[in-house]
Amino acid sequence: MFLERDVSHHKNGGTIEVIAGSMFSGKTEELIRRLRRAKFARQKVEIFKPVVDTRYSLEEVVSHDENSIPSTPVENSANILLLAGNVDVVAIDEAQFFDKGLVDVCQKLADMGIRVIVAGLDMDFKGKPFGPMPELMAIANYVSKVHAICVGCGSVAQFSHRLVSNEKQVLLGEKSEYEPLCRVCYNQVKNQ
Ligand SMILES: Nc1ncnc2c1ncn2[C@@H]1O[C@H](COP(=O)(O)OP(=O)(O)O)[C@@H](O)[C@H]1O
Ligand SMILES: Cc1cn([C@H]2C[C@H](O)[C@@H](COP(=O)(O)O)O2)c(=O)[nH]c1=O
Ligand SMILES: [Zn+2]
Repeated sequence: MFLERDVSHHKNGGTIEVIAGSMFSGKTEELIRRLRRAKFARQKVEIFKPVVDTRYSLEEVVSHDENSIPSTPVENSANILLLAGNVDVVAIDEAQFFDKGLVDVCQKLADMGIRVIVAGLDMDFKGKPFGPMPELMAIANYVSKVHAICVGCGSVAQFSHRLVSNEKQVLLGEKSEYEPLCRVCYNQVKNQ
């Protein structure tokens, strides 16, 4: 389990943490867990998500188990810099839907001494890197890769298999549109 920064960090130093994985892997729950702990530590927290993510709620980050935390929906990454004034922690959910400018935004926030926590899908339904996630993982201080359980065989899943016929990279959805699969089960359904 991820534990907060240790004493070796510079007291004014910002950090970038990335939580990456497939759908249903617990990214949002882990993000909410870290934010609740930051609030216990009396840290000022701001949470952002892309406006395109209208799946459960317009103004909340919501997990598949319906845990939720208030958030600000933003059109693009530049708006995060404008809105993140005087905070200790900036959190960003569904980071895969943001533009590539999110990488610079996170660097700037960390340079300002802010703890930045980013959660998102590392791969799309084709198994290809998704949006700014690969670069964010490269520049992060800490990367946590989380996993779902494969609905095919019960082992650890890292792929989000799309169950409906649609080739667009962005297609909001839930259990009727996607299922988490391990590499073996994913390759099996792809080769059918
Ligand atoms: N196949 C699965 N593997 C793991 N968790 C699942 C699965 N299907 C449903 N869940 C539920 O999804 C929750 C994780 O939801 P969430 O944090 O929103 O994930 P993510 O943000 O990664 O999509 C789990 O705690 C579990 O209750
Ligand atoms: C794989 C994949 C997913 N999406 C969408 C589907 C959901 O609305 C979100 C992921 O949400 P989660 O919190 O990680 O469960 O992304 C997509 O648009 N394209 C894809 O390839
Ligand atoms: Zn499997």
